[in-house]
Amino acid sequence: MQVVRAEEMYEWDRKAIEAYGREGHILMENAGRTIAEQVLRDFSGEEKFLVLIGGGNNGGDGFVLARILRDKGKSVTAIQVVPDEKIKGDAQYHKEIYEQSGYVLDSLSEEDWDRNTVVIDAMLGIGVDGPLRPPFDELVEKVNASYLAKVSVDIPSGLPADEGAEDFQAVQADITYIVQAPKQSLYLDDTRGFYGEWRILDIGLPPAASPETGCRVWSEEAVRESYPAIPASAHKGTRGKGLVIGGGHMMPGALIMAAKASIRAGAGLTTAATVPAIVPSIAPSLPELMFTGVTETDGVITDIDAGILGGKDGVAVGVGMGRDPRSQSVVETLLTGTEGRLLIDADGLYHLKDLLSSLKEREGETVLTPHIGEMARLCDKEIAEVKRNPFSLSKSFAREYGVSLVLKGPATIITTPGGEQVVETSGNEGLSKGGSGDVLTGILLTTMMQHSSMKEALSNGCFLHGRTAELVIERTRTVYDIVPTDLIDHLSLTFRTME
Ligand SMILES: NC(=O)C1=CN([C@@H]2O[C@H](COP(=O)(O)OP(=O)(O)OC[C@H]3O[C@@H](n4cnc5c(N)ncnc54)[C@H](OP(=O)(O)O)[C@@H]3O)[C@@H](O)[C@H]2O)[C@@H](O)CC1
Ligand SMILES: Nc1ncnc2c1ncn2[C@@H]1O[C@H](COP(=O)(O)OP(=O)(O)O)[C@@H](O)[C@H]1O
Ligand SMILES: [K+]
Repeated sequence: MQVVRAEEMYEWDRKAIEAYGREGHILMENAGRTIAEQVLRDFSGEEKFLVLIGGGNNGGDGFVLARILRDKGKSVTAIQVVPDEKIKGDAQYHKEIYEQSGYVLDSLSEEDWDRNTVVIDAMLGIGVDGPLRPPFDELVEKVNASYLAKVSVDIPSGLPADEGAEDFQAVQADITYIVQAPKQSLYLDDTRGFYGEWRILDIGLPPAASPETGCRVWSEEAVRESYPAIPASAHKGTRGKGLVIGGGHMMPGALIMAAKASIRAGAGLTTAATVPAIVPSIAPSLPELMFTGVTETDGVITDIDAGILGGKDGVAVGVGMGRDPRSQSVVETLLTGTEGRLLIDADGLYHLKDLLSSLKEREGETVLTPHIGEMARLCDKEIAEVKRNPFSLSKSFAREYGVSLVLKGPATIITTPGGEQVVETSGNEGLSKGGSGDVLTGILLTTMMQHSSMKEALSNGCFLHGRTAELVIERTRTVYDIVPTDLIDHLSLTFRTME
């Protein structure tokens, strides 16, 4: 499924009409009918419906919905919130059908905000532009202040479809019935909450007319199709020889988690490059792990011998490495001394900030896995700006430096060096604990060694991580007590679903 911006949604609509012979009013009928059927499934009791209808096509969907709910014998109050002259085109067409069906438009009164009422917000859709003007500003405020159940058609009124919105006032929906395809704002930290629960409803726009948005949502089906099976003839040398570099004397745990996650995710041979002092504390609990030395001073990794990179299929650097400036040379050696797949995370990203020109010159494939804060630092932006524009900032950064980017968060955005994007949404708030990122790094080290397509490697690795968090919560832990090592111990829960 593709993620769309408003302009792309309009293009899909336009093409469906102009090149595929669909009439606009039929598309609107389909949208309103599909949503009405879902409303009737979600609210199957004695509820009354208060439908608020705006002047654009979102309001047009509202006329269809109000008619169908009335046809089904439901108690409906339908309010056109704008003057008659604002209703045009397909919306006017459906307004006329509504009226010819013998149904009336009501005027809003205080009694309409009765307890047993569901507000259906069909005021503004993806055409919203700028701060809300009357009467929408007051109506949105009134809807939000009421205790009634609120459902929005396509998008909560007032919320922009695209990333980048700074100040907006929007309906806080309990459920949003998204028309055809998810909009960018469904995946942004500051806007996703307005959607409430959401469902994407196929209103029958021809798939062949869909624009190529270059951004898709990763699905379980995509994982099943692209996750490589282990051939019966496999041996340890064919399943990836990985190297994890990190874990100074103050943060050995990060290295342990990454290495263990890589092994459990299925790597053939995993080696850790770290300060020798911590090896005795790691080795007994992780006998599968091999070790190699580094150059160190006072428990700080100050360099690596490029010889340890020989024969490795993938290298991950940064976990628990620390920010001592003396460690920067490790990242520098990797950028210039490796040709294979290199993943840079955590403190590795901190050091990378001063090495961006070497990054640009690197020919091998590089993966960066920043969270929002690390991304802001890498591209010299405020955190708030990255939160508002994660799609476009990721795309320009990935293209400029020729890297794959995994911008982590509740919705993780994966960007290829060519600017293609994937949104991966598995996981839950239980992952907001130190160490979750280290586990992800270990998993990605393995997947990037086992997939030929880097995009699939990263998308599948993020899925493995997030889906395991979901399954652990279903089976044993809760979002309160789950810890990152639970993920490592339960990767099998997700692998089983992929068999
Ligand atoms: N494939 C598709 O695309 C399909 C789309 N469909 C549906 O159409 C919806 C998009 O419809 P749309 O383009 O008519 O936009 P929409 O948001 O209803 O109204 C915009 C109007 O509102 C106004 N207005 C704008 N900003 C404002 C503000 N700040 N404050 C106050 N008023 C403001 C402005 O009018 P003005 O007041 O300027 O005359 C503007 O013209 C989409 O979300 C989906 O539900 C389905 O039916 C079928 C398939
Ligand atoms: N609220 C959340 N919902 C879903 N996933 C989350 C949430 N919070 C964090 N995550 C995931 O957990 C991981 C956290 O990584 P990171 O911030 O680097 O953690 P750390 O460095 O502390 O180990 C990422 O994969 C991120 O997508
Ligand atoms: K709406």
